[in-house]
Amino acid sequence: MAALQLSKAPKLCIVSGAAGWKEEEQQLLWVGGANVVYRIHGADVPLPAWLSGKLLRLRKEKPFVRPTSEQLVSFNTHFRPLFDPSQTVEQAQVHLDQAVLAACNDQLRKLEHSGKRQKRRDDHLADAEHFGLLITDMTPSSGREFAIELKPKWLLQSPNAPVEAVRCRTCALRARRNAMAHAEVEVHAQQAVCPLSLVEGDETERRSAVERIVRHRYHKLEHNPDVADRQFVTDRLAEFFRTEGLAILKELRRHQQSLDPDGILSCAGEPDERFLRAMTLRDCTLFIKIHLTNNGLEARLGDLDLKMAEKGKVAKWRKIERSLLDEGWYTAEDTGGQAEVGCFLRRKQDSRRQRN
Ligand SMILES: O=P(O)(O)O[C@@H]1[C@@H](OP(=O)(O)O)[C@H](OP(=O)(O)O)[C@H](O)[C@H](OP(=O)(O)O)[C@H]1OP(=O)(O)O
Ligand SMILES: Nc1ncnc2c1ncn2[C@@H]1O[C@H](COP(=O)(O)OP(=O)(O)OP(=O)(O)O)[C@@H](O)[C@H]1O
Repeated sequence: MAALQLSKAPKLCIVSGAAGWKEEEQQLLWVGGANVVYRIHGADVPLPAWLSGKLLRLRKEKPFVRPTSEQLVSFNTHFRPLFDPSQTVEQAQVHLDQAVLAACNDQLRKLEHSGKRQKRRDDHLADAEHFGLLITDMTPSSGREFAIELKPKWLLQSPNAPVEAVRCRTCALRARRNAMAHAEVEVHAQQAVCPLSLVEGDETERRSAVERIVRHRYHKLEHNPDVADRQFVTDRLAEFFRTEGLAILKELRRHQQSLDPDGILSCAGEPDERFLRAMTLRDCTLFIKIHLTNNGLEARLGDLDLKMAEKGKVAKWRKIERSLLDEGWYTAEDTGGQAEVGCFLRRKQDSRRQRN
């Protein structure tokens, strides 16, 4: 992930109810569609314990972004109880001085005027917001840490897919998008890891998925990474997906299944909150931080912001599922029923056929 380096960050003043607070320097890390994420740096003094290892996430002024305290309640109600606390990006609310928001908005504006931020020109933080979220910092804290973000996506087949499917939901949608995007096919294929490989595959299957993830991650790095480090990362990640990582994915899969056992096409009206939770869990991020010298690894699920049914989302989900079915993407009609070997479903069927 690219960190925007700002030579002059505005001073940030966070007022914590209990501890009281003083001025700190902050650095813009990411401007997303819904939030802006900041790194917090101590100006002259080291950061206090409650701020160290944390990022600050501030919400934008958008009709589809909920107030911060609602976001926190939603996380605590819908997602925090599903996993061990060590497995999710923690969220804690901090009170913000209005001067903080003003300074941050000022910084965003300056960034736009400098031409460094072309996208989302009119976006700004919500002025009426009094809170921000402190979240576990999953970015590498030193040159000896290596970070990977991956989206596990659909860890089991869509409940609406036909029994004769040779592509899983994620691979079917990817195949459709690749076919639509023609020129981008190779890029998509490079990034493609079938989610089922990690959660259902044997050792060899998982290893090759891990190699693909690492290859893609290294491909995106600007510097030339050490070959030994790359080997280390691959081995450590493979071990992770054999142990704790596999446990996290299985838990995620279990919730995806129980929260939406029937699929969007079996639901006539508006889907309930359980379905929205399932869709959130099908789009969350697994942040992984690997220490290159002491074998340490920290992994947490993030982006657990409950999806909203507004903005035509439900219609979009229905439409996607319908087109995957009707246009034959699950059954690979585009390739005469022979899905590319990338999808674990296809490989599973091939080996079953060979055994019989
Ligand atoms: O439709 P999908 O499965 O590709 O997922 C979308 C994501 O695409 P990707 O993970 O890159 O394939 C997509 O990710 P990107 O923006 O492509 O990074 C969003 O997360 C989108 O959710 P929302 O509309 O922002 O709430 C995601 O949309 P939904 O989860 O709401 O369908
Ligand atoms: N806890 C974290 N540790 C490290 N990086 C993070 C963390 N949370 C978010 N990020 C980075 O910041 C980006 C944006 O964060 P977030 O998903 O909260 O914002 P968003 O506005 O919802 O993003 P989007 O543009 O996907 O809508 C993430 O994609 C990730 O790269």
